[in-house]
Amino acid sequence: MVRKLIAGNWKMNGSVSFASELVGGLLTRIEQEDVSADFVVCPPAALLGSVLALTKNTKLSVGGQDCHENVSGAHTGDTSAELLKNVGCQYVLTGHSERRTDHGESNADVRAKSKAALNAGLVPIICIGETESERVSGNTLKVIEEQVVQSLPDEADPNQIVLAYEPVWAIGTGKTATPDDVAEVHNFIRGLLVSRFGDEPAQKINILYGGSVKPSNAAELLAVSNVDGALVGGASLKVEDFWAIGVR
Ligand SMILES: O=C[C@H](O)COP(=O)(O)O
Repeated sequence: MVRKLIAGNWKMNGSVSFASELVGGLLTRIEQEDVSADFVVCPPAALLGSVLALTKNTKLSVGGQDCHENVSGAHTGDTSAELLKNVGCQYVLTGHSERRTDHGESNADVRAKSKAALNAGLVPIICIGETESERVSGNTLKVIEEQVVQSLPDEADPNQIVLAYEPVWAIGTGKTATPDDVAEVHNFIRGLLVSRFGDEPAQKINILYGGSVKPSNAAELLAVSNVDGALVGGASLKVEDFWAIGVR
């Protein structure tokens, strides 16, 4: 079993003072407690400098929320994985459903971005998950298989990738998948990874669950087989809630 990873995706929220307060609160707790999980925060790009300055030489890792597939060039408004690495990030989210929806990102785009992350020395947290209509029509596992097969780059190294299963209908809605639903999909994903990488390497890959994770449901979700952590949105914006999700 791998060490659990608790990732906080701030999405398009926060400010310099918010970052200082939230990161300060997390660092105080990380320094005082014997923590059994790793924590990473993914602030919006404009706050990366502030957060990286606050977390330098600490146990709190930082990730970007997206990266461009190219190393550099004429791509106004985008950020390369190389630059994220250069400023001190260790992780980057790729293929979050909000990127897939808001920016039309396909599995092929996610694959290219994840490849760029790996080439830059970042760990991509590759997000997958079915929509409500895909679940209702019984296509959840088919969609998950397509996303895993098509979003993972050929270069994927089992020591350097994280997967995050986020049912789209559970994101920011307060609805959570049942432990049985989560177990079914996470076991299925593990099976796909075993087929691809072999049993031992595949067991080293953290598979996170995301979608309305909060302190009241975290223990139950994190106890599910093959759930190796959480990708947290709303609840990662409050120190006490984010901390309570990862520390028990
Ligand atoms: O990246 C995080 C997920 O989209 C989950 O967001 P949420 O915890 O607000 O549902």
